Amino acid sequence: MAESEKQIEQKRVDKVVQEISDHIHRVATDYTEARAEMKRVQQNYSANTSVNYFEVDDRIETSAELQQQRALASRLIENEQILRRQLDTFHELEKSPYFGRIDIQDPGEAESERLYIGTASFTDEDQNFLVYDWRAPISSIYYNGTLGKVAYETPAGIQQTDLKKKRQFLIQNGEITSMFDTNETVGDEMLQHVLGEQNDDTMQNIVSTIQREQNDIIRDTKSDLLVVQGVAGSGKTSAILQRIAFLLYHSRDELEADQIILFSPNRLFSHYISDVLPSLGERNMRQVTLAEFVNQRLQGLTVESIFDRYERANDLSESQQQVQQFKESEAFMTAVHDYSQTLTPEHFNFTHILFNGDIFFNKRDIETIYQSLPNMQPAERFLQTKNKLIKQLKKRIDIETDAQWVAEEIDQLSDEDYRTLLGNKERGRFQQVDDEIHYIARKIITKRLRIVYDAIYNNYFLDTYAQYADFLANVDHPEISDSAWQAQLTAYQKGLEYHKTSLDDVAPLLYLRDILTGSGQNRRMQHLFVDEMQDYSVAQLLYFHHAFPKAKMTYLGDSEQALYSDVEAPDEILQKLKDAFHVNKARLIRLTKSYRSTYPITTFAKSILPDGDQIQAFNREGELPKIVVRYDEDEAYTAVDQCINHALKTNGTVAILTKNMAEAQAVYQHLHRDRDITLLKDTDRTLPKGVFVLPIYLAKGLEFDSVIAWNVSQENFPSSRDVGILYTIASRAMHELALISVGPVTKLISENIPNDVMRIEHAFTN
Ligand SMILES: Nc1ncnc2c1ncn2[C@@H]1O[C@H](COP(=O)(O)OP(=O)(O)OP(=O)(O)O)[C@@H](O)[C@H]1O
Repeated sequence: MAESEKQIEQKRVDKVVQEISDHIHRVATDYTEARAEMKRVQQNYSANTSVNYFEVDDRIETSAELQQQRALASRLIENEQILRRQLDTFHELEKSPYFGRIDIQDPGEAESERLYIGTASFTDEDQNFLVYDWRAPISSIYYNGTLGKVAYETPAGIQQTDLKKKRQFLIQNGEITSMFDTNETVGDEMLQHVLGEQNDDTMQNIVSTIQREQNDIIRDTKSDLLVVQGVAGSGKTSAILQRIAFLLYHSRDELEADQIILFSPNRLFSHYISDVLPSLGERNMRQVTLAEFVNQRLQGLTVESIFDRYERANDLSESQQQVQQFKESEAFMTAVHDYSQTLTPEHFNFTHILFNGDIFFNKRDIETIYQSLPNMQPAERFLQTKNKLIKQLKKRIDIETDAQWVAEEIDQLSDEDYRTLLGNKERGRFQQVDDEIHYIARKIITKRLRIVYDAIYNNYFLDTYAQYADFLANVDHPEISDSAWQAQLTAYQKGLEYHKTSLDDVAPLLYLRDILTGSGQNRRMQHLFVDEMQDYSVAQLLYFHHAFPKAKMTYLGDSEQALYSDVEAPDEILQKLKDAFHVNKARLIRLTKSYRSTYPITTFAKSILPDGDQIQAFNREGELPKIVVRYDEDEAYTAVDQCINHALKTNGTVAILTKNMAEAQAVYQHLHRDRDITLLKDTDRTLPKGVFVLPIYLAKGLEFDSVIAWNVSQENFPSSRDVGILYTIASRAMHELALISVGPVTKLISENIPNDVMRIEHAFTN
């Protein structure tokens, strides 16, 4: 491109940067003032809260004033936060104000218009757009359109225009480092540049190079269920994070970041993606792992983690696997639903409510209450039972006010405690002294019986675990023998004795509890995202849908990376979910191009898969993956050590990936004395720099500059069920991949991968 063109563009960049700097200056002044004002209000507030209240009138006045100050403080805090976020955004813009330019000519216009696109909008003093936000309707042309006639969606309907030019920029610290004109959606040159860079601790936003299919995912606002099936490294996670940023922009008035929830595969991942939204000027959505979600809902019970389950998968007998599959199916959740609808009162597992070890409400009486109510939905009937119990509790509180122990307790109250119990009521203003005493007595008893109230409120008078056991004992279990079914029931009950439960019982158990008690649903959540969906059972996904009934769903996954189950075809998955959720607008988007790895690594990884041909490798150069075969374990560790040395010459992060935790520990034990290496566990939240070792299930969704796969021998990867694991390991590597085998290499490699896509350091002997 002519140098003068670049100079012209650089001049514009300089001008815009200058305007942004001036603006930052102004906002910074506002920010300093906002902070000062907030400090003033806060000081005032704390001075007032330390006032000694001796006179009741003072107290009332002060509390009104305090409330006003509190409201003012929270407004000021919000204002300060907005200014803080604006400052952060403008500082980013100052370094790199935009990444794209489109020249468009609207119908009937004599001249074309030039628009620049960046991570946020920026206008000059006269409200002219110097930079358009990448999420603005007009910006979609940049991602979707090739030159010529194009259409784009606006709130007012579809608009037509003529796209005359599309230009991409790489601007760093206010300097254009490269610039290309392109007719493609977003040209490869820019992608080459960003993908060739070294891995950061956290994921980067991809707004400057979003691809057309990714853009479809990001800008979809119509689907109730959007399923994205994308090959490893195709940008699924990236796309959903930009999608969240897009939705927050698109529905700014109705949607808050905390109304979006994302299920992520592990804690390392949660941290890994945590910078993307803030880098786009948005707050993070809620993030949760399956373990965190279920543990929060089943407090007091230790739920087997998905990782524990993976670790013991090989120990399961065929009939245990059948049981597991049945419990994870839609049919099983339907059976739970049917059971809950036909359950008669005498089959409810009500339980006593105890107080100080004695029965306070007898389960027979609770059953009688339930029995006495007209037939209606279980949740409604349960709620009415609850209300009746609370009424009875109140009556009991009234009766108890005359008890001797209460009178004694009142006598022993200090003046201060007495006043605290009176609260807002004014001493001496009761009609009679007895009324005041009665009031205090009620307060004391209510406090004492709080535990009973909580038990009612939290539905503790239904033993949901026993109820679920009753369901298990009665449900039809076609294709599973009675003895196998009985064995699982015994195992469930035994687990309960130790306060433990297996993962496959969790979704049906919670579902049953929620239907019977009318609890567990969050209607505020507007969007539900599940990454690595292939690692969740249909039963779990159904439970999420039940738990967040108003949320639109976006599920992403790669059926080939199934670690915990068999591979399923994307269309089948969509159909299955569509049927299960009863949604109208369901859409499947496939991503087949892989961006993460070099061309040789993707070519190697896709050859592992039976239908890997559909994967397109991004054309980025790199070394061929290396297979190192050693027949002795010690020699294999030495080989790992050599591979690490080689990798560290050019790479910042080197991950040794193993099949399970035991192998990760063994590798760590052998290497940690002589080199700086970290063993990662499921409790870890951040990735260190340098060399680390971890089982593959903790590396889900992550990527590393260099990957060393530990022990890809036939013994360790014997069957076609291991394909998903091997593929997931290989596809974590961005720039370099080595695979170590102790003994003959798995046939998944030796029989499927052509010799010219890898380097072998030892001849195969199998
Ligand atoms: N359009 C893009 N522009 C720049 N980088 C991209 C783009 N799409 C994907 N990438 C990069 O490719 C890598 C893989 O992306 P991401 O992790 O989102 O893929 P994924 O499909 O979720 O992968 P996996 O299923 O293997 O975990 C990341 O480094 C991401 O930044």
